[in-house]
Amino acid sequence: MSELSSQAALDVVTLGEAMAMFVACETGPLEEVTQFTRQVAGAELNVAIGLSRLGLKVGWASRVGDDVFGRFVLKQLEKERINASQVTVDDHYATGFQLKSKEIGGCDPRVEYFRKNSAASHLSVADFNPAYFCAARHLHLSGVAAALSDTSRELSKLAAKEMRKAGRSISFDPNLRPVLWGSQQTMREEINALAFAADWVLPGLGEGQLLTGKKTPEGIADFYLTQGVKAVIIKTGPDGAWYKNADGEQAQVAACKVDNVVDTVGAGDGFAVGLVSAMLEGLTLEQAVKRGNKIGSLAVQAIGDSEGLPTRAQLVDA
Ligand SMILES: O=C(O)C(=O)C[C@H](O)[C@H](O)CO
Repeated sequence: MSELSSQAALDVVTLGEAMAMFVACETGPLEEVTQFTRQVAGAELNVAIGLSRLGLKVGWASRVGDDVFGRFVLKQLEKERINASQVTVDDHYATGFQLKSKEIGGCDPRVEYFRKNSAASHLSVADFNPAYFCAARHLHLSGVAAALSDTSRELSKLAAKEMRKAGRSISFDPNLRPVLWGSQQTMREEINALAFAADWVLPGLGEGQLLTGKKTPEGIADFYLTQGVKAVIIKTGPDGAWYKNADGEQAQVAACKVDNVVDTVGAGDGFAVGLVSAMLEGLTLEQAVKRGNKIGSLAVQAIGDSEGLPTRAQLVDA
């Protein structure tokens, strides 16, 4: 089989950085914690894992180091049945890692990154294989890959441009990581440029306010819709999500009630999994937002950034 035909079955491609993540087993300052469990982290990879668990065929493009963390990430890809043919093992730079605190009562965990100059931060347009990407139905991007480095951002831009030219749909989650950007103004300009190239933009309310300077969900949505985006879905935390599309249809979709939030990280990635999977199945935007809320609510009930993401059977039963 040619390379193109062997890739033609992919539903979704995404790209970004994966890190080994050490999650504290006890509460308290990270410098005092003695026991950690190792998991995998990375916003775009979390989305790839969630979509794959729902039965979609997913490819994830990246670079990992030729080291234990890189081999750990590759094993996770295999376990999650994610196509890794566009993952380069880089023998110059290391795989990044992070530590995450354990919190109780639904507070956001503290995270410390060790990812500067990581293998993934050396992603560049040289990692773009047009046959691989454009054979997929959909591209999912997040602002994390854009924050890693100028060259990784160029790759995101090129992927968006080429997928658009090929008539594929694109989702974009701004996923702001201010600590990875040189300045807030650059972050705003670069993230908005990527958002304008997408069909479905999925900011959190605070992110949307920062990126657009608008206060209300409608103001934020209009900022992107006037640039040709087809739908803007704004995550409003415990209230769920609010959406507006290019036809002017808009609604608030209530959140799913969660009694015990154990780890808030990964909720947005879970939301993206629900939204993107449902849209690709041809469900309505309202149904897609409902599924986004559902999977976001499952994500926060498990420790780890992707551990709570359901299989298709678990989603039906949830
Ligand atoms: O990708 C990152 O920047 C991370 O912090 C890893 C996490 O898995 C991710 O943020 C969750 O969205």
